[in-house]
Amino acid sequence: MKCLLEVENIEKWHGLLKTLDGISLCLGEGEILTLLGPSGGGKTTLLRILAGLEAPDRGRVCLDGRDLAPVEPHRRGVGLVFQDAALFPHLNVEANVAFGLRMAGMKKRERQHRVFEMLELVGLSGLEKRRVDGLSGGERQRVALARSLAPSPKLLLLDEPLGALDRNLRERLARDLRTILKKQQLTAVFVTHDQEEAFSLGDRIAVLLDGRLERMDTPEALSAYPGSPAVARFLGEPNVFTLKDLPAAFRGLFGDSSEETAVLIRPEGIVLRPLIPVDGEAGPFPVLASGEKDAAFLSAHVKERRFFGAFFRVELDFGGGFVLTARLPVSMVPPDEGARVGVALKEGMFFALNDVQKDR
Ligand SMILES: Nc1ncnc2c1ncn2[C@@H]1O[C@H](COP(=O)(O)OP(=O)(O)OP(=O)(O)O)[C@@H](O)[C@H]1O
Repeated sequence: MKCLLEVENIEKWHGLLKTLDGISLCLGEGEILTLLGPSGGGKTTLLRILAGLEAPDRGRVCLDGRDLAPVEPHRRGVGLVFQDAALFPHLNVEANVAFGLRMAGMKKRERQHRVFEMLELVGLSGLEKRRVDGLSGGERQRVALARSLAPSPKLLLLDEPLGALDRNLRERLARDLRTILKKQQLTAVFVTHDQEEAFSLGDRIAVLLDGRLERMDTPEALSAYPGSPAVARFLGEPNVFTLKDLPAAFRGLFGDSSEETAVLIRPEGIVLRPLIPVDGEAGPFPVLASGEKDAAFLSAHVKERRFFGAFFRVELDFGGGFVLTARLPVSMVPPDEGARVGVALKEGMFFALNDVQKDR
């Protein structure tokens, strides 16, 4: 793939803190990358470096084959959208959107045409003369987006642009945003700490943890295989263990992996089965549905059971300090807390984690 945006081995220090550590990535034309990571992971710093608002201590950023280091921020062909729309409060919608075009010396008639086109694109036709301080949060972000898109940037950078909006509006704007970016075939980097947003918006997702690019892949690939234990935990996987911490019956499922191998068990891959007495003792029910591993059939206590509306979350205590978190569909009402149950794992829902080759 030809890189429109190429980031090569970026390092950034803030005092004694290494904020970015060897970041390299390549974005193809028209690709949307979401930068996902916890607070303090370095997302904003990387975006600011791409925009030219901060200089890296090492490494370089190229756009369309050109090293951006000597290029001033406003000449980079890069558009920016921030969390607070940062509109000019004394100007109306039209003048806000036209701002960059006027600076670039575009003629009035052409400018007006472009502003109308952009407002139509973001769904704000008819609001040209409105004062921006009378707009809702969502409308303000649409104006900010139109303003950034108007000068036809090669690259659009968005830093948590939906962060200040309520959940419903946020989801709708995220969907619209993807449609708009795709319509314009724009290359974009979108910073968020919201997983759903990152997965629904990005063609690829880059996970930034402690200044390192831990993983970069498509949403589907990242979800199917998080790669490292750190990424799996960040994505909210509750059952990440070292093989030696598992009960022997589970350990056998991972073949001859080393004791130190990190493993993941999907909460939705855990099945509860009734226990029936065998020879006067409580033993596992012997018949399993196809696709369930009998080698991993153990019994556990229901330690905690919580209903979340769309599913049950059940903590299963196997003794010896080993606890698994299961996620059960509402159709499978789990036993009460304190009850003893049989536990099986579905095929394909547990695997070893390794640091995968980072796909850049
Ligand atoms: N100008 C600065 N001076 C000192 N430290 C800084 C500066 N800018 C960033 N940092 C530090 O660098 C680290 C990464 O910050 P950054 O804002 O890039 O993270 P982030 O992933 O965007 O976080 P958030 O989601 O909270 O915005 C943090 O520890 C932050 O305190």
